[in-house]
Amino acid sequence: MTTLTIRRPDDWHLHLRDGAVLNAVLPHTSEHFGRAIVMPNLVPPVVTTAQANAYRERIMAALPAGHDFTPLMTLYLTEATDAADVVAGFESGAITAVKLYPAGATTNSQSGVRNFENVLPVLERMAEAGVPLCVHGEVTDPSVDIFDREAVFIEKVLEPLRQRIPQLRVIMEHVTTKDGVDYVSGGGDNIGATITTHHLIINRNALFMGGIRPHYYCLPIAKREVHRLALRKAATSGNSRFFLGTDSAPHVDPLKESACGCAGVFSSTNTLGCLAHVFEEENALDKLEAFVSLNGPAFYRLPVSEQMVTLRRYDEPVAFPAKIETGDGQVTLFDPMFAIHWNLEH
Ligand SMILES: NC(=O)N[C@@H](CC(=O)O)C(=O)O
Ligand SMILES: [Zn+2]
Ligand SMILES: [Zn+2]
Repeated sequence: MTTLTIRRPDDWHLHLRDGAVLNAVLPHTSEHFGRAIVMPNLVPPVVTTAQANAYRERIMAALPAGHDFTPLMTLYLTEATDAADVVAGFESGAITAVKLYPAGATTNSQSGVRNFENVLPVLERMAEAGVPLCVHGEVTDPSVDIFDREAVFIEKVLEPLRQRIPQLRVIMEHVTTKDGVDYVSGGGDNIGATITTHHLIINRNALFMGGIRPHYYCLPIAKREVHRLALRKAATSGNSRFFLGTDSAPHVDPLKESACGCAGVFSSTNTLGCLAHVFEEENALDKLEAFVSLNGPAFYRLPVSEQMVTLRRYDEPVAFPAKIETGDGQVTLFDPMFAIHWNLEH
């Protein structure tokens, strides 16, 4: 197969940042994707509908002329979140979901949830109103090994929470383990999961190939090969519970290449080419549309895109830049360590 025509993809987990970085990275998403769930972990975080509206306006102001893109806004759940604001924001269409970060789990999560009991009333209201909850599923207890934090979160936090509020619609963001895949597969209609491009491609060895490789450091951290294979199977299965969330998370190079480097992989530019490569390798190109364009809208109860796009397999590798320029410095693009032959046809 040399071309693949599919409905226009969406990205169900994206960090666009703000200011100069927003301006630089947004076109890399809006060129390829019709919509994206925009993460609220700015500094300070996006915690109210009014702040989400203001952020949406900054995103729309940064959108290149001629790009057709709809940011789907999210609120950052804190122990002080006002349920009435969440429900009104959701019902007016201003926000699409709420994001739960355990405090300290990842980039800019200091304002996240420390005591889950304190957010139960908001989560109950969200369940009644059908507001989806996006979850960064890692425990933060430093005594839990970093490679086990997702599995422990499922057992200690997520499953008990879902037992208390079974109607709550939950997306396990950037699932990285076989444990997560199995949990979501067997978890009923109210749970889905996003899978990133990079977790389909790298395992934890990538972090340490001949030396420490900060551009492969993200959270949740890449796991063993057995987990990568489980993610590949889930993504290419067509199972509607699993959909693309790139978790493209730009940090300028000095913040990555540091004694204490930030977590995050920037992949918006070459994500679709990488995914076509992965799905071709798995003999599953016929399932790519489900993963990138159909399953996400189905879970979010949104219409699928009416636009079609064509991916083409080129004989020569596609030349992607190693880095992109932003007004705040350079951001390194995810290197999948294979030649990418697929790209969106323009
Ligand atoms: N994924 C990451 O490694 N980083 C994300 C935060 C997140 O999604 O956890 C970021 O905002 O940089
Ligand atoms: Zn996260
Ligand atoms: Zn993220």
